[in-house]
Amino acid sequence: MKLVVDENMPYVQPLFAELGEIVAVDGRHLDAATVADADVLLVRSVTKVNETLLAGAHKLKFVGSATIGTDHVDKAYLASRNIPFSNAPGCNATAVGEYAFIAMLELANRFDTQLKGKTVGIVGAGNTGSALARCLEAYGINTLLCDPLLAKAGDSRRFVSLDELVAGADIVSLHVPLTRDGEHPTWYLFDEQRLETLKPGCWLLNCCRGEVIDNRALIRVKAKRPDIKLVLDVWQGEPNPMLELVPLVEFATPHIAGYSLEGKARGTFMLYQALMAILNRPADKSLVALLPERWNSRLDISSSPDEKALLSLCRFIYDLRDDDEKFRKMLKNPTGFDDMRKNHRHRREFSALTLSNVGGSGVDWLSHLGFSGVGL
Ligand SMILES: NC(=O)C1=CN([C@@H]2O[C@H](COP(=O)(O)OP(=O)(O)OC[C@H]3O[C@@H](n4cnc5c(N)ncnc54)[C@H](O)[C@@H]3O)[C@@H](O)[C@H]2O)C=CC1
Ligand SMILES: O=C(O)C(=O)[C@H](O)COP(=O)(O)O
Repeated sequence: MKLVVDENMPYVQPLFAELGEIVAVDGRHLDAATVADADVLLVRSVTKVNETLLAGAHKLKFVGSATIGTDHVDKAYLASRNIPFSNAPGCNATAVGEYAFIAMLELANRFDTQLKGKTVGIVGAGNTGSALARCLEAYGINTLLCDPLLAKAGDSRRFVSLDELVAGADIVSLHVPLTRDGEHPTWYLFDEQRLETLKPGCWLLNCCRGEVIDNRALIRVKAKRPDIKLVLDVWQGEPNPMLELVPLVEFATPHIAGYSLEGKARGTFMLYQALMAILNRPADKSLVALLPERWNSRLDISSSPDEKALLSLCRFIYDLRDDDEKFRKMLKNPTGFDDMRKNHRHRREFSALTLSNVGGSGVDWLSHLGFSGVGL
């Protein structure tokens, strides 16, 4: 069996080697010839999976994407060929939620204000939006959720319309799939008109797909509205973001919000489970056995941290400033965006750090935030 696999997928050898020959490829530039005799194709978000790529791949038994998003996959085409497809819903949701939470703490620190007391609007309340909401609620932040599809499906949480969210939120964080069709398409959901209605001093974060914001309009609006502060992990036209947009952004990263070690590992592992089910073979390997141990040193805290101390704790896990600095330098190189993603040193999730409360009580919220705890 020949498995064509994106070279940026960790743990492929231990999970798939028993099935046959693994051919690791640069997913951005994968061509039809390389997949022509493949039995299995495992991709990430940078590979367009469509008829152009697969028309000659007659042996294909399975396509998997180790991602949450599926906008790069022509699922109707795969269905028309009866090729089973799986993605990895939720695999890196914790990573995205923690990234957005940390970014908000960083913004508060940079502008000498407090995250505490602000209202955060979350557009899209699925896996990543809910992961962010959990962090925010653990820290006592008021959230507004907009998700017309979940509202219609009977989700019991309280939802508001997008207009209400934008009118009421000091911070807006985007967590929707990229869609062009249906009742609630998200392509340019934040167009010029919508961007202009953001509250004075609003912070806008995009960790989902670049094209959910009209980036050209964002440049125009930002010129008129310097009060708006931006965090962008995703960009229209990746891997070539509009270079004039980058200096307007407070924290800029190359689509790595979901790049925790755990998140990437879960993505590969979910495809392993899906493929084994299709091949009718036991999926007897363990994800926990693949991952490195949690950090074995624990951090003692004597009292509930204030916001500055919380930011320090978060920076211990992930210092967003480092990636932002690297990104701005890397962009000078034409392949910088993808190079930085390829060589990214995956961060751990909050749960990798064990906190111990040596002083008193009142720190339970840190375990709700995601940290592992001893006596919290
Ligand atoms: N920056 C990164 O590294 C990552 C980006 N993503 C992106 O984030 C997207 C969301 O991920 P998840 O939360 O896990 O997906 P999900 O499918 O669990 O949740 C998305 C939610 O958005 C809602 N939605 C759809 N259209 C909407 C609209 N017009 N307005 C409001 N809500 C709408 C859906 O009902 C759904 O509940 C993915 O599709 C992917 O494109 C995901 C993981 C990592
Ligand atoms: O899961 C998703 O959806 C994502 O956006 C991924 O985290 C993006 O990572 P790559 O698949 O491009 O490595």
